[in-house]
Amino acid sequence: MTEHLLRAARSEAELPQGYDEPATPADTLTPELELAGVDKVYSSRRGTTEALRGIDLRVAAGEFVALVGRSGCGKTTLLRILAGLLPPTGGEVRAGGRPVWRGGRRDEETVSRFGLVFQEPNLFPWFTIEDNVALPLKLRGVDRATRRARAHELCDLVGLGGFEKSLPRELSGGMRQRAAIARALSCDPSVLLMDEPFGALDALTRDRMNLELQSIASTTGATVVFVTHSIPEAVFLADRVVLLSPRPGRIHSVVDVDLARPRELEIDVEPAFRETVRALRTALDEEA
Ligand SMILES: Nc1ncnc2c1ncn2[C@@H]1O[C@H](COP(=O)(O)OP(=O)(O)OP(=O)(O)O)[C@@H](O)[C@H]1O
Repeated sequence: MTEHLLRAARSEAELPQGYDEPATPADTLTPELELAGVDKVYSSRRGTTEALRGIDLRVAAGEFVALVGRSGCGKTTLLRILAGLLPPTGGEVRAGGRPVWRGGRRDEETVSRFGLVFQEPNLFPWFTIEDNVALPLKLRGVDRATRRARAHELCDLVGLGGFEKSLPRELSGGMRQRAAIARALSCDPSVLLMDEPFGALDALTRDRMNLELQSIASTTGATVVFVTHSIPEAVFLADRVVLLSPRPGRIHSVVDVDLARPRELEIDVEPAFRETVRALRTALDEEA
């Protein structure tokens, strides 16, 4: 079974020439996100580091894709390139069919459709939760009453209703991360890019956040790319899990997660869940 899953999951790049891969949703629809032959080499006075090589990936609108792989394999680099925070040294990155990068400069209109969430919530400590959540709207010149209404709506969505006037230091780590998610959603992004957003949370809070993120993704219909070190978390959340191999990061395999939604936490005892986790762990071990 493990072997069967992995065989089905080999990335396009690894298939022999002329092999006719069955169409998947991401192949048949216009992709929301597309990486074609993306390379990244970091250069400094001390030398160069090849972080990514020849990344080809398509993510369909509304799809939830998790990126996993060993520490240092290039997950953050890939996400930052997608987000328009870091230019690739080769290849093409498109969102909604438009290039994210044009000659080393990012396309502001394209990246304005993205919401970003990192491991640290990065809230302004002297702003209330409401003001933090509404900050991107303020920067876009949205009037105060509209900002306030939107912040309240988003606080409700992420389970922070009633905490709008609190300061970040008055909230728990999980609540602060919810505020960061609400802020990322404030401009109605079509794409959410998340780098280990729950990595600093305790296990119980992380479980709860996973349930909430699943529901947020379904309510908003956003396309999500989610970086995590946790294979069970990736399998719980994602429609597809992309496994990167170590430096330089390349796509080792792409595993479809064939589990019905909404998923409950207890899904982790189901054979299909366990088999997918095991297949990914085996693949990760092969790569080490
Ligand atoms: N600014 C930089 N300059 C030089 N090398 C870098 C820079 N940022 C990352 N790297 C290198 O690129 C490689 C990929 O790093 P990256 O942070 O993308 O990996 P990662 O998979 O996200 O790691 P982790 O899981 O530990 O967060 C690593 O070898 C790292 O040392």
